[in-house]
Amino acid sequence: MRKQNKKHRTVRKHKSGPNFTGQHLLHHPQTIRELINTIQIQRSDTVLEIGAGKGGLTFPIAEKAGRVLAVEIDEDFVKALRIKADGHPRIKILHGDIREMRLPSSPFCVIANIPFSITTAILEKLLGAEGKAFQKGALILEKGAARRFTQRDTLEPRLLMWRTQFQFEIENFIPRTHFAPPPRVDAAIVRIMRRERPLVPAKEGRRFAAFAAYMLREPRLMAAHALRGIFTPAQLKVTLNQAGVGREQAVASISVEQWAVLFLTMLRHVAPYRWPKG
Ligand SMILES: C[S@@+](CC[C@H](N)C(=O)[O-])C[C@H]1O[C@@H](n2cnc3c(N)ncnc32)[C@H](O)[C@@H]1O
Repeated sequence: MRKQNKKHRTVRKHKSGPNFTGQHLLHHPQTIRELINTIQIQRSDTVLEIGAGKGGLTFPIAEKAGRVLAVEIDEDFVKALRIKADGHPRIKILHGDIREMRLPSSPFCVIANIPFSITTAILEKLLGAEGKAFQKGALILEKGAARRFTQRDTLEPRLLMWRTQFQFEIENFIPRTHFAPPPRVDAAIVRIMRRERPLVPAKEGRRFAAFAAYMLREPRLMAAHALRGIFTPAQLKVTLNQAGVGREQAVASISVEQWAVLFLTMLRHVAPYRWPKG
């Protein structure tokens, strides 16, 4: 009997807790406009909205975009959205979990106030192999996550790999009071743009991440020391020079552009058996 009660409580808490799906609806018109204007949307664009909620962003996005694919997991929200968007020529409501849905295969943008609890899963999906057709996005992230994604120096090989393909920038910060109910922390609008020319070919992403992980195993190490196991002394001198990296520069402070030059030089001049393996 006690066990049953406990189970019942757990389920109720999960189902009825206000934010198990991060339902912090944006109710501040100026912020909604700012979010949408963060990326230039044309009538020719398809916009994926992740977590449409009650449609607070969906309809304003549809005023600019050619097509809005509004994904929502909550059945009640979906029912209400389908009624509101009934007959709308540019809005398609998709019921489901974004993590289990297939992303569009032709070019698309993302504008979304995402559920913070699955930020990593969403970004992995958009920025990884699945998101080949993802071009640009304006996403609301938790302030801390936004800072982590945009600060120049990072110790995360995967984030460095993403940065070889995309540029991340904070557009603005949003006080928590602009959401209902307010989340625990403030948020930020992050602009994500696919680079016209990736710094590293996308197909080399894994190899690049393995290289970065190897180098970042001791982030305070001097670059010349960290690279010793890969390059010969002669190669090292030329490579550091080409990348504009100082011999004594800490690995943690290497810029993404410098990372790319170091990596591409390794591919070109170093025998594959010396490349760090993932
Ligand atoms: C932060 S709210 C944003 C709602 C609305 N776009 C707004 O700004 O007012 C996040 C929305 O994502 C939905 N959601 C949560 N997890 C989801 C998932 N895995 N797939 C799709 N939608 C999800 C929630 O139900 C919620 O409506």
